[in-house]
Amino acid sequence: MNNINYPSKVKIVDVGPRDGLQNESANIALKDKIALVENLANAGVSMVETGSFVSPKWVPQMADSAAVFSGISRKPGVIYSALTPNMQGFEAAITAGADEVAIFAAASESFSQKNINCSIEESLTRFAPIMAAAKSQGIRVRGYVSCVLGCPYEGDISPQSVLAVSQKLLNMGCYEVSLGDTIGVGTPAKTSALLALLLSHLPAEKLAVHFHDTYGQALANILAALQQGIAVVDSSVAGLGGCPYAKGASGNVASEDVVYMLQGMGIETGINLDALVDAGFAITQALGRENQSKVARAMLAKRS
Ligand SMILES: CC(C)(COP(=O)([O-])OP(=O)([O-])OC[C@H]1O[C@@H](n2cnc3c(N)ncnc32)[C@H](O)[C@@H]1OP(=O)([O-])[O-])[C@@H](O)C(=O)NCCC(=O)NCCSC(=O)C[C@@](C)(O)CC(=O)[O-]
Repeated sequence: MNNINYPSKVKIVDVGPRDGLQNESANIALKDKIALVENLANAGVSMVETGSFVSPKWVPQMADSAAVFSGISRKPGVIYSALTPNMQGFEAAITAGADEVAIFAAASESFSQKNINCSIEESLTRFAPIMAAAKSQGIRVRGYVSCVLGCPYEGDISPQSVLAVSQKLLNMGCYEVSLGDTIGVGTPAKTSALLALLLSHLPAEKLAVHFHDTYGQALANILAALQQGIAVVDSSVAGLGGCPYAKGASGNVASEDVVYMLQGMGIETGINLDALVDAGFAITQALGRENQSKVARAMLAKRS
């Protein structure tokens, strides 16, 4: 692949059970949520974002996250993580058995208000006790920054604001910051420009990318990120999802599509693509949804 140094291994964080399912309005049976998490782990996904401990009034679909955590059979070595917006969420997540938590901030003031009902600065203040409690309990904390390439309310977002929030999250003790293109408006050129700025201040090992595929740019953006040494990619099996506070945002990039691309580039993920396709098939059947992964659709068509 010319002279570009791609990472030899990429870690996939499957956020389907959380980011994927949080936007579904219909009731999803607990057993289907549990099966999704277990199927992903059995397919070789080493980190599964299993649920979130947020206000059930804000995101009703995640209200049974504790039951999901207690219902799953755990696979050794797999990290089952949870999203937590405040101490109440952190305590509930740890009680439920989350291995890791994620705090989530935004690079857009308007999105922060709509998503978590406070300013960016207030959200960081709210996260401080989580960081302290996590440290004392030996729990790793991941950070998210939403709207890194555009905001549904403000449009363009300055890369400097993304840098500022990312630096603050890392300085607070997050081991990694996942950069969310919440509404999927980014292009490879914008992705490369953002990463060039971030990487002039932060090591690639501290960054992950999290693309939604609303405009069909996600795989191209991931390639651009790999070219800059990013080796952690968030994705959602079957391309499930959307964000309740980002109207029109489609799902995350499909995990199957990412794994297929990485396999084709000789990059290791530890994931069995056939088993991943099975996991996506099972949840889309349960939801009565079309599978958003082109790779899954092609492989399923070939099988039949
Ligand atoms: C942050 C709050 C709670 C503030 O919401 P608030 O209304 O300002 O909070 P509050 O402290 O005033 O509490 C209001 C009520 O919520 C309860 N409450 C308070 N906290 C919790 C909790 N942790 N768990 C359960 N219940 C909770 C609390 O007990 C109270 O209950 P009441 O007295 O009215 O019965 C709310 O705005 C919220 O839950 N927001 C979450 C929104 C969310 O989950 N969004 C989707 C995830 S972000 C995302 O998808 C983007 C990402 C990460 O994927 C990356 C990307 O793509 O960009």
